[in-house]
Amino acid sequence: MLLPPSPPPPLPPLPPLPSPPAAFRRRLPLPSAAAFLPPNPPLTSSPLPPPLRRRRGRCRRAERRRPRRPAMADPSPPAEPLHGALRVLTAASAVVGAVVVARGVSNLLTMRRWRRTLIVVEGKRKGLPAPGPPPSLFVGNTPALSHAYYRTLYTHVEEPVSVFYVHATPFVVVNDAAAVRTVLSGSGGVFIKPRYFGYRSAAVRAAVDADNALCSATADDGSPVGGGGAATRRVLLNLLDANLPLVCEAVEALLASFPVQAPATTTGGPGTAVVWADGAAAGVDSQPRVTAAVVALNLRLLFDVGTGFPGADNPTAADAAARIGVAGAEFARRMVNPARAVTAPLAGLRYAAAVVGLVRLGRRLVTAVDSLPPAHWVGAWVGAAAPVAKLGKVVGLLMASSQTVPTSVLWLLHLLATHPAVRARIAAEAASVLGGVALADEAPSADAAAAAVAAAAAAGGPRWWRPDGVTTLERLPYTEAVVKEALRLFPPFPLIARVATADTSVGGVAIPARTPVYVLPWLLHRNGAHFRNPHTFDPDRWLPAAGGGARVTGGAPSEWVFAPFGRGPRACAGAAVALTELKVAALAAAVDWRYGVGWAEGGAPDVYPALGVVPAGIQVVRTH
Ligand code: HEM
Repeated sequence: MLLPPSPPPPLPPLPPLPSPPAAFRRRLPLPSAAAFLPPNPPLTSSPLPPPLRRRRGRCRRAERRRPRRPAMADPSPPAEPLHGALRVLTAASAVVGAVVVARGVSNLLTMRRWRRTLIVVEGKRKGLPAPGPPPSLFVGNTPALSHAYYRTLYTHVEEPVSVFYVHATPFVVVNDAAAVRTVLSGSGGVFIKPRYFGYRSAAVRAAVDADNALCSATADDGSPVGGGGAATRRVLLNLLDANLPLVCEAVEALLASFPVQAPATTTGGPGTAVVWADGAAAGVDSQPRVTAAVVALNLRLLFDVGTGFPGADNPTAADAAARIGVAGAEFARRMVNPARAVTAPLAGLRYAAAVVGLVRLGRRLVTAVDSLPPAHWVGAWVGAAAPVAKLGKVVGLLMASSQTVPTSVLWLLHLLATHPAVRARIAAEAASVLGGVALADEAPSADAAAAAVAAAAAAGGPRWWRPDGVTTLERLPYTEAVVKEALRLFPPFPLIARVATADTSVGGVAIPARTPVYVLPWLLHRNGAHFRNPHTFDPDRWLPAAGGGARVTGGAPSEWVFAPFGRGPRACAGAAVALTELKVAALAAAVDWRYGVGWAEGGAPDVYPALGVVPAGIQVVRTH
């Protein structure tokens, strides 16, 4: 058995230390303090400094503990510049800290004020704040919105009106037919485009102000109409009619310009969606190439400037495309996180450089617009505005036309790549309407469609598929349905902004004057209450109903919930241009499909797209 160890015996006491010798114990005489001190300066008549207040508590004790400094000339070396810099840094960080705290407190108070005014005024939740995720005290919902924009917004997709907070500013999202109609129809001037919409430049603000006067434009039947009214739209259709060969040429050149590469692996057979074995080997992101091509086309079509397709070889177009990409992306990010102006200085510099370049190009375009014939659509759209507003309108036109169409072209190619049956139906429709080949079945097999295309090409030559006018394009309902469905699933315009000019209410929520209100096409189109199977690509939903009636709403209860181009008096002025370009792209790709569309590693599309619905990392190649 183990016994506990016994305690050790106590140590014997140490012997006492010998006392020091007497010489050490004697006190040495100290020299007087006067020997170290400089002589006192003569007394002057200046008043004595006020007596110091006695410090209390810890400070006093600390002072008592601190050894007294000998009263002598200051022996410390002269202050180094580093000490000065440190002091400046400390002061600066104190100022920044104070500003941040003050800003936070002011945000908090502003947000509380908004939450008390943006309240439900009808129904069961009457008197409560409008639905929305709880905002955090200092930054609202900014972090969630800037990191997962659509995912965050989707959490309240079923609410007619929901409120998020970008810092302390409400981000009111309207998401049902009646509420969208109230906001986008303008409601007699109650909702207008905000002046800050666009780049915060005087030019864009002046352009927005000038265009808000157009809000009263109505069509022949009295309904509000976008793009400056029905007359302006007719001028645009004439322009498109005259330039349709140019659009076809540009699209063909773009498709032929994709690099030739055999895909590593494909899903669904050759020529369909490509899954790259190695993202790096697959080539480069196709977005810049397509943007440059569309910019080149639009510069020619709208401003009669530049030559050379597909744009990547056109330095003006390639440069403008790069700037539009940078400026557009940063602008959208700042809409949901204005603090980026401070927190992302490098992005801010790139943004500023891009805007400067675009303004320079805008000045050249204003000169070009001035020399266009008076009946030209762009002349009519830009109008006789003041020079500063003219610049804003021209840059706005360039941005609006050149950011959206490329994104849609890429999504369209992606959808065609992943839906071979849809491609076959477009090709068959083209062979029948444009090539004059009789078809037994309107939804033929891929082989039957290929045979029809071959027959049309044998009779009409390589350009047999080119439509001879915009009215011919209207005779292609299936192609139009595919384009509409692509725009429903992937609307490239991220948010349509309005601001209330007076106190009002929308969707049962009180909206005080100056509240910013947004319609988000992606959210509107992905709402299950608006479209059946909202995440499914189903062009048939846009086809005339079996009984012969037109299906203009895609099965939705109202046309106001399909708004890729917005709706009402300020809807997209160039919707006809966009639809023409997209239909031509769909036709050209489908009648002679030889493309692989893949994604850079990690870039495959998610249900919730990136801000701007940009297909990040998409890569298009010609497979032979
Ligand atoms: C797929 C392509 C396009 C889409 C999805 C699109 C979408 C939109 C949207 C949603 C708006 C805002 C409407 C609003 O605030 O209510 C808009 C405005 C505008 N778009 Fe487009 N757009 C496209 C292409 C184009 C093209 C090709 C042009 C020019 C030829 C153009 C010119 C404009 C202009 C000038 C405005 C401002 C209208 C105004 O302020 O009254 N857009 N676009």
